[in-house]
Amino acid sequence: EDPEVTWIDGEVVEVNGDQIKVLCTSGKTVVVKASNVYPKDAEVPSCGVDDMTKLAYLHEPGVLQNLKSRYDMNEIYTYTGNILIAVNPFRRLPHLYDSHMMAQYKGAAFGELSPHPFAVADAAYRLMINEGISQSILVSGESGAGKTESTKCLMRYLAYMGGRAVAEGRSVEQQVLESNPVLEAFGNAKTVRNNNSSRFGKFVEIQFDQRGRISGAAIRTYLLERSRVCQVSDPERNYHCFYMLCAAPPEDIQRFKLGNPRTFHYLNQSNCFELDGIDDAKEYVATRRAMDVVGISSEEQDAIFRVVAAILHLGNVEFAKGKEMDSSVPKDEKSWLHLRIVAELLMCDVKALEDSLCKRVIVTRDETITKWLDPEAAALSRDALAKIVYSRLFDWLVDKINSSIGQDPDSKSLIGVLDIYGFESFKTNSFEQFCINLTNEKLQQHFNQHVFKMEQEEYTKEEIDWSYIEFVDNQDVLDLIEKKPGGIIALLDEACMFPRSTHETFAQKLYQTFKNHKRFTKPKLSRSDFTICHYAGDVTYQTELFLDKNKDYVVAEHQQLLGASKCSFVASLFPPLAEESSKSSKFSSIGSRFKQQLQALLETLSSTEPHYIRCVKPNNLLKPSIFENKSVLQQLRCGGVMEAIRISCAGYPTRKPFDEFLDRFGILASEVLDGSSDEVTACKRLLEKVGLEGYQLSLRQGIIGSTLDSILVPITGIAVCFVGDIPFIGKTKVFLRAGQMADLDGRRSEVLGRSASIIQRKIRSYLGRKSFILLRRSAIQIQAACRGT
Ligand SMILES: Nc1ncnc2c1ncn2[C@@H]1O[C@H](COP(=O)(O)OP(=O)(O)OP(=O)(O)O)[C@@H](O)[C@H]1O
Repeated sequence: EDPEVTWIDGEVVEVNGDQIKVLCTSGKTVVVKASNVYPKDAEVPSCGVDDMTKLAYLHEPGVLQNLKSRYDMNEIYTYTGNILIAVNPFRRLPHLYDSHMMAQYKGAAFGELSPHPFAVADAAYRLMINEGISQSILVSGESGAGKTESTKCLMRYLAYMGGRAVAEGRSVEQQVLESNPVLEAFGNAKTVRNNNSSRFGKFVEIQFDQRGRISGAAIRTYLLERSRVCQVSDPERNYHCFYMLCAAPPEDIQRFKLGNPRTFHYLNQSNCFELDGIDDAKEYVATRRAMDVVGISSEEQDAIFRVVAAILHLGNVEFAKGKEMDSSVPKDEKSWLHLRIVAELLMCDVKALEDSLCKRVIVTRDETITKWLDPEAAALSRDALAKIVYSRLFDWLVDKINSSIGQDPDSKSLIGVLDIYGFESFKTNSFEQFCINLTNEKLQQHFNQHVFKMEQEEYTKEEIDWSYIEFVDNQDVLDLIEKKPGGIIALLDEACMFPRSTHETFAQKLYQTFKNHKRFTKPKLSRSDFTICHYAGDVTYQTELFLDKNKDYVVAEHQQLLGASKCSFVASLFPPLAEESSKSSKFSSIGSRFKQQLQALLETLSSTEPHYIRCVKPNNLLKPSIFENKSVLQQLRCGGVMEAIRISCAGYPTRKPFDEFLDRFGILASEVLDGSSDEVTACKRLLEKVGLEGYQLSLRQGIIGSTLDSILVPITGIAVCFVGDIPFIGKTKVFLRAGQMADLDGRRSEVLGRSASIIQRKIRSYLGRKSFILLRRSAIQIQAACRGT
């Protein structure tokens, strides 16, 4: 530990509270306090800087310290170039989001005002209007980091910019905003990471007319977590809508034969029923009101809640052994009662419902065989029915919102906002984490390509060669997962199609196929787990439920039962299958469908100009004022912020406009800077003097063949230069390699130190002389006075 270290240039290898271990570029490892990482005289104010690319020291400790000092002062937003980093305050900061703030950001140049989601939305809106290019804003971060809150803030700003006064009826922007509470009621739940966690991904596409007014919108959702409907673990909750419905006004409670949430199996597996500060009865009313706004009629609302109630009752149907071998029947009178209520609510036949839960019909070429399910299988069948009904209900809501908001076929420009789950790595990781991490790999590739392109643009603007910057591509992980044929998803689909496959045979196949793949490993002592080396770290997946979770078919009995419901709403959730898709050869899997959805999303994103918001969760206690370095750093790495910085560091991370550069370092070469030469010449002389020769290179002059540490040969023969540790002089700025700023600062401090001691010496001798003269004068006066007496 070295408390004296005031700056470090290197990579953080370990974080322990406020202590960080850094592997310095010199190869030395030091342990320091995070707050000790700045040079004492660097131009970093104690309140941090609002854009991290302005940091003199663009490395992990610097970034971390900067975010922390800002967070301590409730400055929760910070830029890294044009990426906005949002650190969750876990406390309401209403002044940040009021209409006065919106008015301030309207039309302000990006970077002029404090970092803010409004600034990102405004930049996107203006680019769309002025350049006619569609835009996207990608919001990411781990669960509870603040993605949904940031997304809502963006939406409000876009509604403010693109809204229009409507004399009567509902405006498109109002409908877009009100779709949030509806989707949250059915797609959000309390988890250990977030009390209001979205259990689905969302891409909202807002369409604008030629005058920049919102003219339509479309919402696409991804991968709703189905298993939560019938399985909740303490202290989490099921989807909010179940608890709201149990707190509905008495007439609804009676109609749906509901009661205390503690009496329902799908809710009482966890002991958490209430949420702090949330009144479910009020939420029920608010959700119904939001449903009115998005155009869901009151008959439809009744039907929706009837289905929600039916799911709760379905969960209370238990099974016991029947008379036949391995058969099952509803366990007791209570189970029968719930079964009858389900049939009544779903308006289907009780006997058909019982059969669909307890029997399977197998059709072979010659005959039709009815097979009983044992009580355990019947309970699984019941849960499968609950899950499919709920997921169809959720899809219906999304479709309904889309059709009632309406699309604008003439719209040429749109702004898409993506609110999607961040990288996940837990103790046990199943198929959901696998899909989520695939999403993040894809988005990471998109992000890298974009950041890389932006860097290139900055260099091109300054007429500097950039071709030596390498960047890590994750195409190999994507191939491992989604290549067709041969990738993990393709092998999983194959396994799902063979009746005799198990998760173990599937895992064996993976081990065999990828034994030499550098991104794939088989953990020691494991028979069915596998590890993928993702861009954000290694994740070990447990394959036990992969096959089940990947299968995407509706049990034929369930389809028949509900397709024949007398309630047109329920029947519409189960439309008759198209001829070809009912054939068993047409296999559909969640993994492949999700892969296609992602492909379509990436295609949309590629046709837009992206903007990024990286949300960061400062602590896992969900409390204000606590900033846990280790976890924040991990999130910055996973969110690609460190990668963006790395890409930047691979080139010339420190950029100083000529005048600033000369002001700061002129002292190192005062004898060669006479003030008569122009800034470029002065910078060049300064660099030559300190032994870091800088060359002005022009791309337009045509540089051929340039790789790291190679000689560049411009066609014109004007400049021959060594790329390596040489700084570049651009058109307006000096570009320094990683560490060179620190080197120059060190020399500057030395010169300042030397100058200081010279000044001190001179002052001391001046003061000494002065006091000697004074003393002598006093002595003479005393002597004269003495003589006079
Ligand atoms: N800007 C903010 N101001 C105040 N509180 C916030 C802000 N952002 C987030 N929060 C708080 O953090 C909680 C979690 O945020 P949010 O639901 O947006 O996270 P998320 O990233 O969308 O999580 P998930 O992936 O689980 O849905 C919010 O319910 C809110 O209490």
